[in-house]
Amino acid sequence: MPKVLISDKMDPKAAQIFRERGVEVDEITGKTPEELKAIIGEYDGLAIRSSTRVTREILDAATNLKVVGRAGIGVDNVDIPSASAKGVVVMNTPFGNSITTAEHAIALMFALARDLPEADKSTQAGKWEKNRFMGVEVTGKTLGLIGAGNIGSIVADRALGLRMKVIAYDPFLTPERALEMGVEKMNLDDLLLRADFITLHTPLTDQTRNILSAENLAKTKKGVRIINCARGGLIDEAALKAGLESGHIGGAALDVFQTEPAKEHALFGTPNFISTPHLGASTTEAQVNVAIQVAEQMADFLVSGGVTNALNVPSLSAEEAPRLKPYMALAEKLGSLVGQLAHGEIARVSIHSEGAAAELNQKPIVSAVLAGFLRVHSDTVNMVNAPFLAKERGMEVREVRNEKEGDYHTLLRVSVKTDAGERSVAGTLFSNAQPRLVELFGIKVEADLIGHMLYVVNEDAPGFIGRLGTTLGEAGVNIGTFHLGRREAGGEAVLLLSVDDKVTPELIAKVRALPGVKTAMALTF
Ligand SMILES: NC(=O)C1=CN([C@@H]2O[C@H](COP(=O)(O)OP(=O)(O)OC[C@H]3O[C@@H](n4cnc5c(N)ncnc54)[C@H](O)[C@@H]3O)[C@@H](O)[C@H]2O)C=CC1
Ligand SMILES: O=C(O)C(=O)COP(=O)(O)O
Repeated sequence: MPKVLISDKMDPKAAQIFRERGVEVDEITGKTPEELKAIIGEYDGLAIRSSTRVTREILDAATNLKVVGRAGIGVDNVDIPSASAKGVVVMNTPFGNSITTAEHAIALMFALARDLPEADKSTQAGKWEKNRFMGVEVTGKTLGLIGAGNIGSIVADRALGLRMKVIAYDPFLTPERALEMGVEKMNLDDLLLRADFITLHTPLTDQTRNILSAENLAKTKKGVRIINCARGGLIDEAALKAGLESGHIGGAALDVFQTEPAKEHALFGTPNFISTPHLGASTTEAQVNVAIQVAEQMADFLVSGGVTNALNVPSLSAEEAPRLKPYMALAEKLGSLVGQLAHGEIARVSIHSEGAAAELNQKPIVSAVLAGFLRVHSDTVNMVNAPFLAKERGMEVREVRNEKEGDYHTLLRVSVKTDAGERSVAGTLFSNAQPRLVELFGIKVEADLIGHMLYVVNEDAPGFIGRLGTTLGEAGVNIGTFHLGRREAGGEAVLLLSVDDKVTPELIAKVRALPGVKTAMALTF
């Protein structure tokens, strides 16, 4: 009988469903990472919310683990590249708590507009300070949404009902969808300049981390009120405190913090600051939804192999599985690679299959490319919703087959057209099983796309590799594999290195400073 550990507080419906489906379940919450490490080896499944951090160390100790189920949306507490490397499926419940979280953002907006927590405190202290509290109306005010996905859209809908003007910054919001939502799409600088209230609804990714930096906070309208029900790392907390103290920022309400649980924090006690302890998803309705969904998905997977809402594997029928599976892994990796490297508005993604690949069902391959590609910008993408999301975002998806073999007996090529031009990557399968990159932006380079990687483009010159190796060594970074390609001798060269740990922004800055380096980026697979 498969065995699941529920390691964060979850509605009892989850355990009930596991038992009804023939899955043994233990509920042990509040463990330290060391304690979790000591017991995780017993379990086939781990059901979590945001408190449990599923790190590489935990995954290394999880020798029987097959699936991690997140009863909620954000998966930034799960090391997905390490889970993928270990063959552990990671799934979430993309919609079960979105209404509840949107409602919390609206609640915090009102709490800020009328200073409700302070007014409550003063009244219950017997002060009756009627003249101290002077609020603002939200009617007619401008709400700036950063991130207009599932939760952002619901917030927009509720805010429009409150007669607010809603403006949005989201690079993936199409003009058609903005029109449908009744919001005005704009760039971040314009939003910062115009919004009376700003609310954040993006996942935490390398692109969104610190999106409200000190510099961006300084661009906001004086008196702006800021709400964050998404993730702590999106705001520079020290700059937010300084802005509140100077009075430039009129108020801030945080449900999430850079480090959680936030039992002590520099922001506590700052004027016009309100906080809740990551309660965005905490309603009975949302918790019942996500508990039922996560238990059903995990039980399906553990008992019958069905895959739903997985973030790192494609959904698949039993007959097609054996032949298609390695192609889908290749397709996801190529999609993810171009997704991480491409910049600007994406007009078109083309998937070319050559040789043996062209004889297969292309649908799962195309979905796998799109899932890999879009996942860079959203935690909620999976094989099922990726084609729909691509369409919604106005991306043209082109599929080309050529059954004639080229240089390889089987090849997938993924090309992306942006406003900066069209670029492509290609890969093959070694021994019909192992995904392998063979070409990157016109340069022949053979590499495994696995775990944490460093991507460098440099001018091909003697001594460069030694200098790079020394820089990594000095930073204590261990190189796993090293792949090199170049256009021609002395021309542009590409380096792809797999490393044992996450590549930090500090290391990227050091690599970028090396002579001859044109680009350096961290990649994860
Ligand atoms: N406080 C809480 O308890 C909860 C927090 N959350 C957080 O809310 C986040 C959003 O959830 P959903 O709306 O369901 O996700 P979603 O994936 O539907 O929407 C995210 C949106 O952010 C956009 N985005 C991505 N990168 C961006 C960038 N650089 N700049 C601007 N926009 C960008 C995406 O295009 C997408 O439209 C989750 O990732 C999670 O971290 C979710 C549920 C509860
Ligand atoms: O679903 C999410 O992304 C959330 O942040 C909710 O977190 P929680 O399950 O309440 O710990």
